[in-house]
Amino acid sequence: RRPLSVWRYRELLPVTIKPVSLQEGGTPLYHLERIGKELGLPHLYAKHEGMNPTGSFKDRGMTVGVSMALQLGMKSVACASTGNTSASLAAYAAKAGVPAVVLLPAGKVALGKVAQALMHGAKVIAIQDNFDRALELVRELCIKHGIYLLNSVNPYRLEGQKTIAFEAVDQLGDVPDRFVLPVGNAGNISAAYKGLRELESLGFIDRLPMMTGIQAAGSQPVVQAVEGSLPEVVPQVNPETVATAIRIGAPVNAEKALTAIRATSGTAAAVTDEEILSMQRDLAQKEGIGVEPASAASVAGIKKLVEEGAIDRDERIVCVVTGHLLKDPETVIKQCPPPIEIEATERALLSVLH
Ligand SMILES: Cc1ncc(COP(=O)(O)O)c(/C=C/C(=O)C(=O)O)c1O
Repeated sequence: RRPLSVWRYRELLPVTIKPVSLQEGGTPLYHLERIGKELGLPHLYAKHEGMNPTGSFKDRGMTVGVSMALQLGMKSVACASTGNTSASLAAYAAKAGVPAVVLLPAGKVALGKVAQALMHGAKVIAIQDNFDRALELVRELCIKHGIYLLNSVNPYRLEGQKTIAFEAVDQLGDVPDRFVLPVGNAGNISAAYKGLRELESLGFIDRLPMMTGIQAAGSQPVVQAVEGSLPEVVPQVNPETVATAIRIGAPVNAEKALTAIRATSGTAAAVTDEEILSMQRDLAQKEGIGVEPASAASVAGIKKLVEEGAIDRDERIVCVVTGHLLKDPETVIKQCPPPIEIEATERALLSVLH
């Protein structure tokens, strides 16, 4: 019996060389008991992708993407990123022993993620524009200089990320009725859908979950397309949200995400920054699950859909929570609490107990 991990499913992955691996995947699937009870959903689960080696689901895509870079004889790798892709690329490039360059939107990336990219040895370039512009730029430069591009426009990233669906079905012991993900560049929802399609064509499952994409109210091009029944996603020019990981106006995987949602009678919904931060706190304080803001969007989206009467209470729902709390401490606290007098400590302590 192989342990739960990305490479448990190696026969369904394109890599033929020894993979560049940091033992990614095998993340916990938690039953949300308190939040589920509050929402009237007895079968609400969260798959904690913050428990990957660099603290986000990107590691699933990078173990395959960087392995493919070596397999294809590439000598260097690059990406644009809202942070987690760059952190993951840096770590896997270090493991592989190849140089990495990452382009970040200046001032809009959580410090933990930049620390990772820097410490793992990537060349970190901050540009005076948003993620969408950084992605355009890095695509041009990779083509011009023969550097291997590892944003989720690279299909090998999605190959690795599709394993999240394999694991969730293995862990649940059945296919969920609904699979919920936060959506930024829309790679992850597309990858999960591909994995589920593969399970179906291999005969492991006989139905597909309703693919549900959640975006921030200030950055919701996919939601607009779904709600407006548009043929394609119209890029949003100035996306804004405290959930900087999903502050993306022109998702490269937009068409794949629309297919995933429409082919499964799924849906898309937007949640406000307040709803995101409130659910981030609930997950931490009611379930002991620490995630960064964007990750909480998937569960916040379910709360909103319940309030709109769009969810059957007996649905088995898997929400992907995509990144660890430690990635973005600054949205929680700007600096350590100021010291209090020694004499006041006992009173402060007792105030917690009553
Ligand atoms: C915590 C977290 N949650 C959700 C998403 C959205 O996933 P996609 O819809 O597949 O993009 C991201 C994406 C991050 C980047 O796009 C990047 O790091 O450049 C993320 O970091």
